Amino acid sequence: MTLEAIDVHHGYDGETVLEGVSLSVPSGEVLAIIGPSGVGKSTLLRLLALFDAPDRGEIEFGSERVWTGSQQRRLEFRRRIGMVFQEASLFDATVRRNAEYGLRVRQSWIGRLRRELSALVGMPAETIEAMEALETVGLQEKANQDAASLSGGEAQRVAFARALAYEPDVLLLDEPTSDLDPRNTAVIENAVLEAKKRGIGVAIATHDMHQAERIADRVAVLLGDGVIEVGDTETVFESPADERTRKFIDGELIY
Ligand SMILES: Nc1ncnc2c1ncn2[C@@H]1O[C@H](COP(=O)(O)OP(=O)(O)OP(=O)(O)O)[C@@H](O)[C@H]1O
Repeated sequence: MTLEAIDVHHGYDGETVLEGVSLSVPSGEVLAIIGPSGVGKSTLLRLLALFDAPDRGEIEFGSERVWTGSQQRRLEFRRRIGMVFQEASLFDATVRRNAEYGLRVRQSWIGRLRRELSALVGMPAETIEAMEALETVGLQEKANQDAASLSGGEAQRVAFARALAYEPDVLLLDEPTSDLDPRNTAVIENAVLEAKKRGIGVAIATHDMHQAERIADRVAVLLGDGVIEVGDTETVFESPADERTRKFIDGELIY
């Protein structure tokens, strides 16, 4: 199921941020969104997450227009999209409760399997799923701790686990490793690749070019003024079509 922005324009208080941006997040693929600070990466993710309607252009999910359909349909779409913000927002409960938050009852075979398993081990299916997701980010031992007592980086990992536990069709990540040390950055990167393997489409905004090179199948470069280059990772990094992309990647572009 592909999530897509088509010729999207968006801005705030009369100031244009995105000008004619088109890109897609197909299933089982990692798309990195890079570009200088303030160019609109978070804005684009918020539009893809269906939090805001674009001023102009379309957001489509599975080739269906999202904003011309019913509100009910939009809610259904939104439930299939997981988003992790730059600032992890956890609520005042245990780590496990945070990871469980929002888990839906699924009718898929895997959901049934989990429910059967949960009956066997005497644990709710949600708990099993939340624990699995916490394990993926290396925090299963902190499951019963208060979320408020976590470090910034741990909170970021719990927010990621929460989005993953939910098994969305699409995962949108806004700089999910900005507060993490190299070891935990690798944990999240591996979790992203695991999500991709499960067929989830992932879009990740990042300031870390090496991260984009390590995990992305495709890269979208936003440079403002409607400039966007989208291509497979190697092409964008090795022989970009736009001279400004090359300058940005080489650190020559001064903003
Ligand atoms: N809710 C808002 N109201 C007004 N202006 C906003 C709002 N959100 C973002 N902006 C402005 O839009 C521009 C793009 O912001 P955005 O956060 O999308 O950029 P970004 O590329 O994600 O930046 P960074 O890399 O620093 O996180 C910025 O100039 C920002 O100040």
